[in-house]
Amino acid sequence: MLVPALRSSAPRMALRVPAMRVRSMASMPLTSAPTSAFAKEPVNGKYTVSFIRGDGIGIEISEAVDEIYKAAKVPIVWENVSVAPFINKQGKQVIPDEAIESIKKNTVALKGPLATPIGKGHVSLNLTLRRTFSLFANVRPCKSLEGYKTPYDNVDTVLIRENTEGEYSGIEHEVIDGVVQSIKLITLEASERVARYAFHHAEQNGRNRVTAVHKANIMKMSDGMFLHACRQVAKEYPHITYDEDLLDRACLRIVQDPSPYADRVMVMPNLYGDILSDMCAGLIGGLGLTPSGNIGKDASIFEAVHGSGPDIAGQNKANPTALLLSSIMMLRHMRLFEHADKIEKAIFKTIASGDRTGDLGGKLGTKEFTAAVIKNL
Ligand SMILES: NC(=O)C1=CN([C@@H]2O[C@H](COP(=O)(O)OP(=O)(O)OC[C@H]3O[C@@H](n4cnc5c(N)ncnc54)[C@H](O)[C@@H]3O)[C@@H](O)[C@H]2O)C=CC1
Ligand SMILES: O=C(O)CCC(=O)C(=O)O
Ligand SMILES: [Mg+2]
Repeated sequence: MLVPALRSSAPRMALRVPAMRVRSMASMPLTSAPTSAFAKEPVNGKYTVSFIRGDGIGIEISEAVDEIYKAAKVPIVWENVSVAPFINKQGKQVIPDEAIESIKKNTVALKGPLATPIGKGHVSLNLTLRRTFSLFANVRPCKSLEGYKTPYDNVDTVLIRENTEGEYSGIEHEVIDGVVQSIKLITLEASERVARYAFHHAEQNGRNRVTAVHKANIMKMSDGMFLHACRQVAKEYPHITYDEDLLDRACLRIVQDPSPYADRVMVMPNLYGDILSDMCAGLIGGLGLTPSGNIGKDASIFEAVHGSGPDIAGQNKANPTALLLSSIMMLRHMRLFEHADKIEKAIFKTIASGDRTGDLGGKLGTKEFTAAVIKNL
């Protein structure tokens, strides 16, 4: 098939797109292992972790992490790095080498939210980081907080999102005036890698079911291949129940009653996980509460689910809990369990006591909430 007159990010020539020929799926090999780098050995008892403080509310919530970590005497030295993009000599948009080298060296990073211009401008730096370090699994847990009442008391979902391709591939062309094509790229390798990680995560965390969330009724080949990978990996985990659910139906079921989802891990292509994770956050009190980890084989980057909160940035209104809980996922990943438990307990105690930021109906600003957590350490 010939795609004529490609514009924008696509090369200015007609592209020959081969007729899609997928090998018999049943014969495709499955490879990669669910490993991920933990952290380098500490030097003089301290670990060095890269810290990208981010944009907008990123600055304020990163400061909260900084202060609470100092007060809790966490043995971490932050290596602050910027990922502000620039155009290199070849005219390509890149992020600074220092940031890449720092994360490569330390293997663990904490990241505040990074803003992405809408409709034009630079590509998402969040996406760039995930791709640069092959952070193939985005783990997004969402659990009701004791002491903070919402219409749902029993949310305990774990969502694992394929993190490097899918609808987030950013391959777009203007075919002719008024006709734009956006390509959802799904590979067996990435699907299988995230599927294996999902089963591994379920096994490690006492969850006895993996549910693949998809739209293979509509995207028969792409989501079909994703499901194929999940089904193949499921055979390696006979003690874990495997099932599948359509994305729209899963959304309906979760908002009607999230409690059945506490037994499982959901795994899905990129965009579905992006949307479903914000939806799950809404069940427990909003984006101020939900953490995530971008897991790779050679590095992992922990960040909140939320963005840069431009509507509240610089106003001492942001809830630092989501980034703090992301940092707690990071501490557990680094096997710093005692510090993780201590800080987590202090955060939950603070929220349960009624000392809360505005997003949870409280009166405290970011700084005052941070001070309250420190008091509860
Ligand atoms: N991983 C990342 O760095 C992400 C970056 N983004 C980027 O962030 C920018 C803003 O995106 P939005 O759609 O506005 O989403 P957003 O997540 O920044 O904000 C959505 C709503 O939630 C509120 N909110 C978010 N975090 C909060 C917190 N910690 N405490 C209290 N309220 C909080 C905001 O005030 C806003 O009303 C965009 O450029 C987007 O591309 C969005 C999501 C993730
Ligand atoms: O990269 C972005 O700007 C948005 C990313 C996002 O929404 C997410 O990772 O949940
Ligand atoms: Mg999102």
